[in-house]
Amino acid sequence: MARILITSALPYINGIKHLGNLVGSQLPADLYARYMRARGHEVMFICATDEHGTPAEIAAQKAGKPVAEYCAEMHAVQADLAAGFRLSFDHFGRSSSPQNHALTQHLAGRLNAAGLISEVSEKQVYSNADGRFLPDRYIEGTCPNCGYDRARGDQCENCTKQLDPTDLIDPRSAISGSTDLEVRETKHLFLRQREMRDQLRDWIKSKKDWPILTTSIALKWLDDGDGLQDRGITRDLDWGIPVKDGDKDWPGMEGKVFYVWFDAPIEYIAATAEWAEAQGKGDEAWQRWWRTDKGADDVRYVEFMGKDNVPFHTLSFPATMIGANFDGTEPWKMVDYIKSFNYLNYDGGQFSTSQGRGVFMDQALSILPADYWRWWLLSHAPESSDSEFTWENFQASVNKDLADVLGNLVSRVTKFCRSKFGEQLPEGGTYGPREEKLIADLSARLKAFETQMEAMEVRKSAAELRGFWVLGNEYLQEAAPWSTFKTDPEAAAAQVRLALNLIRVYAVVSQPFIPDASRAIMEALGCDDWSWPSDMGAALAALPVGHAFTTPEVLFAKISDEQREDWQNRFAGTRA
Ligand SMILES: Nc1ncnc2c1ncn2[C@@H]1O[C@H](COP(=O)(O)OP(=O)(O)OP(=O)(O)O)[C@@H](O)[C@H]1O
Ligand SMILES: [Zn+2]
Repeated sequence: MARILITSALPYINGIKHLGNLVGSQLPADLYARYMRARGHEVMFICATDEHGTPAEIAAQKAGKPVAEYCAEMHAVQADLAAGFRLSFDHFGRSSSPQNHALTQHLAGRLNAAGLISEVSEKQVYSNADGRFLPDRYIEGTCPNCGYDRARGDQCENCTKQLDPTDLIDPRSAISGSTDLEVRETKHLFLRQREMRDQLRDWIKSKKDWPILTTSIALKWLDDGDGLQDRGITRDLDWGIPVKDGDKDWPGMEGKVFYVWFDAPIEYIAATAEWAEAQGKGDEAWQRWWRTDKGADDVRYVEFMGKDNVPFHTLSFPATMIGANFDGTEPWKMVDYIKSFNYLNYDGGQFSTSQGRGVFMDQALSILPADYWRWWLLSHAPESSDSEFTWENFQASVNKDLADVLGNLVSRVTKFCRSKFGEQLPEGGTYGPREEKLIADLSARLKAFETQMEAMEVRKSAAELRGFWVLGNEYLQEAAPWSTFKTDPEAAAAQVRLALNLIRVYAVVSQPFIPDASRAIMEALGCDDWSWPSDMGAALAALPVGHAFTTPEVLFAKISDEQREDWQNRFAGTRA
């Protein structure tokens, strides 16, 4: 049994996530966590809301709520939707937790002791009317690159250019609209990442098995142009983790907070500490996942994220972890594998939270159960390139794979058995060459599926699983127990017995993709044996003669053209 630590990129707090966010991080992480648990491994699956930074403050302001209250509410909303999609986190934490405050301050202190923090005087825009500095999105103005007149201090949404607040032409406060602004000096802390370039490069180059998407982004940031730059880790904001040097005050940093990119990945660790507390366990419970001197040396740590998160996870967060161990007394568990994703696009454009474009998690669950979405999203995950959600493709894939292949098999077998033998596994007959061939084919397919799952090849895993289902359909088509029954009822009984057992095997193996359908199948079969079918012959005899079952309801309803058109229209515009 291995120990596997899995983290999903943290969903930002300022709104409900869209299907792109879901398939780019949390959902494939859940698939992997479920699979590894099903194979008997010890899994710790961690996610949390990312709650700091200016977008959270601005969203709270729009909602007319104090930011702490807004974040608490949105965390509950996101937790609820995660449960709706059956995301099986061991803990869904909050980056604003006391644990993350303490750990972020502690790690900053360690980095300072290592000489890896510098103090830099910066010019920042100060609003006299608002009585505060205006970082990032708190300032708007005209983009110097494209002339768009609502560019934000961190980025122009129109041309996507990254900006500094001082770049904007005709700047104004996004809070009050005031143009009574001035540039003032303010001091900030920077993480001296440049210092660590060689160490980071050696570490990344040692990861021979990482996806090209991951290493290419990392090396680009590391070496392109002037190479990796030091990064500011503090901001003049109220909401966030107060800047401290461990548990001591940091002279000159009063009233400042750590910047969101610094504290967000640390929350992976802090969320595990939140988990330990919620379980009534001590520090050793989370440390055995995160400290190689405290039991984590045999942990395999895998991170899941969309491509825009790769730089932080390959450079900044590792720099924090390596730097904090400068004297060898705090060996933190480093990531072993980073599974990154390209983007899922929506019907000819991009998903966008700020523009409300696409299908969002709450809307998706309001029209169809989680399994339908899970199946489509995973089987079309944007791995080697961006992929696109279209309603036509969604309808075709659900109807073909889920309804026609898996759903139809379950329905035909159970109904046929009920009509000819009653709702129990029939006795009589023996397996012949056709059944032996089926068992061999299933074993081979299962091996192929396992190989793809272990490699985290999400689309290929889905394709193998579908192929595994198809084998059952083909068998049933050829064996045709409904014809066999007319001449040789005993042989038909053996075929049906095999097929009912095969349905159980399908439930077990499909569970990481479609957990609700799997549970429905198991309940109908009156079975709670979820053991992995490593010995296919034995697995296909798990349900004995005489075992009772109930014929399940329709597992997957087909999506009609009318439904598809209705949804297509409903979700064509932007969300209010
Ligand atoms: N269209 C997309 N397809 C796949 N993954 C995505 C997509 N958009 C964002 N992600 C990923 O979703 C995860 C959660 O992201 P986060 O909550 O920070 O939203 P975001 O990146 O700001 O996206 P948006 O701006 O659309 O809200 C990240 O790992 C991010 O890389
Ligand atoms: Zn622009």
